Amino acid sequence: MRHLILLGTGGTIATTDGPGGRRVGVPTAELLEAANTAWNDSDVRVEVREVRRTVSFAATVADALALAAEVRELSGAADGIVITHGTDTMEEVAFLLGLAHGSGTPVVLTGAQRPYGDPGADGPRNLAAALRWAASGAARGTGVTVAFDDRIWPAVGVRKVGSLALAAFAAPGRGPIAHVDEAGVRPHARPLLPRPLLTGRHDDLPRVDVVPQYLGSDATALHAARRAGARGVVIAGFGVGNATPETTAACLDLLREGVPVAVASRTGEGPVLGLYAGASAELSAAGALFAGDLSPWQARLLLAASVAAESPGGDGGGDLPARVARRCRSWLVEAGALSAACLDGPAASTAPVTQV
Ligand SMILES: NC(=O)C[C@H](N)C(=O)O
Repeated sequence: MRHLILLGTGGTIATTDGPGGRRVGVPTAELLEAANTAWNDSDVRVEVREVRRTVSFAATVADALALAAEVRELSGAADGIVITHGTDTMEEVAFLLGLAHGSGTPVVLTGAQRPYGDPGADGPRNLAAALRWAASGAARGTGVTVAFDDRIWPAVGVRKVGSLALAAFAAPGRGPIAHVDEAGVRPHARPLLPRPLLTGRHDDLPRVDVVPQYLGSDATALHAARRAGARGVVIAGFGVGNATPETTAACLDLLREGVPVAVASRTGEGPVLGLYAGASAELSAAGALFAGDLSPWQARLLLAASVAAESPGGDGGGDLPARVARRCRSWLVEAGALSAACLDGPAASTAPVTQV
C-alpha cells in the first residue's frame, strides 16, 4: 500500500463565502473526503496534517521556508507529499520548495479557484488529481510540481495566468509534464532538476525587491528598496530585459556598490538577453544576472537563495554580484532555463547590438 501525506495550508480550496468575504475554515480532512468522491484508491493511504489555515497572499517567505523544512523532514516517510495551498503565491512557494528539495519523493501542490461548497467547485477534482499523480510511479523524481485543471506543471516556470479561470496555471515555453484525467495518468516529459540551492535550515531569506519597469519609470522605487535594506534587486524589465535610462544607471551604481541585480521580463514568456545598448546590454556587461525565462517572482527567490548561500551571516564583500550571478547561472543551466554557453557570463549575442 502506498502512503501519501497531505499537508493543508489554506487557500481558496479551504474557504467558504460569508459576510465580509471568503475565509479559510474547512478542515483538510474534509477536503480529502470531497476529493475521494472524484477519486478513491483503496491501495493508497492518505495521512492528513494541518499546517496552516491562511490565504496565500498573506503568507511569507518564512512560512514557505517552514513548509520546506517540514517537507524535507517528511520526505523519507512517504511515497509522496501533497500540499493544498492558495493559488495566488503557489508559483513562488512551489519554486522555493523546489530550491530546497533533494529527494526523489514527489511534492505536489494544488488548490482551487472556487470555494469549498461552490456548485462548480474545482477543489475536489484538483486534489484528486494531485493525489493520483503523487501516488503514481510516474511522479517519482519529478521534484515539486503543481496539479491544476487536469494538468501537472513543473515548479520552475509555472505561473498563475488566470485570476478566475479554472485553467489558472501555465508554464509558458515549457508546457505541462503530464495530464491526469478520466483517461488516467499520462506523463509526457520529465523536468530537469537542479541540485538544491537551499540546503540546511533557513528561517528567512535576505531581502530582495522586485522593481517593475513601465513607461517613463524612474529610479525612486530602486532607491527605496536599497534604503529598506535590500540585499539584491530584480528588475521586471521591458521585453527582452530592458530598463529605462534612470533605472539602468541606478542598477549600475548598485552593482558597483556590491548589490546583486537580476533582470527578468515583464512579458510573461521567453528569455531575457543583453541586446540593447544603454539598457540590457549595459546591465549584462556590468554583471547583472539575466535570469533566463524565470518570472520576476521566481527570479527574486533564486537571487535571495543565492545571496543566502554566498554570504551566510555576512554582507558578502565587493564581488558578491559576480559570485551570486555565477551561482544562479549554474542553477539556471541545470534547470534548463539558460544555455550552457552562459555559464561564465552573458552569452555572446550573434545579433548586432541595437542602438536605442
Ligand atoms: N484561488 C486562491 O487560492 C486564491 C486565494 N486568494 C489564495 O491564494 O489563497
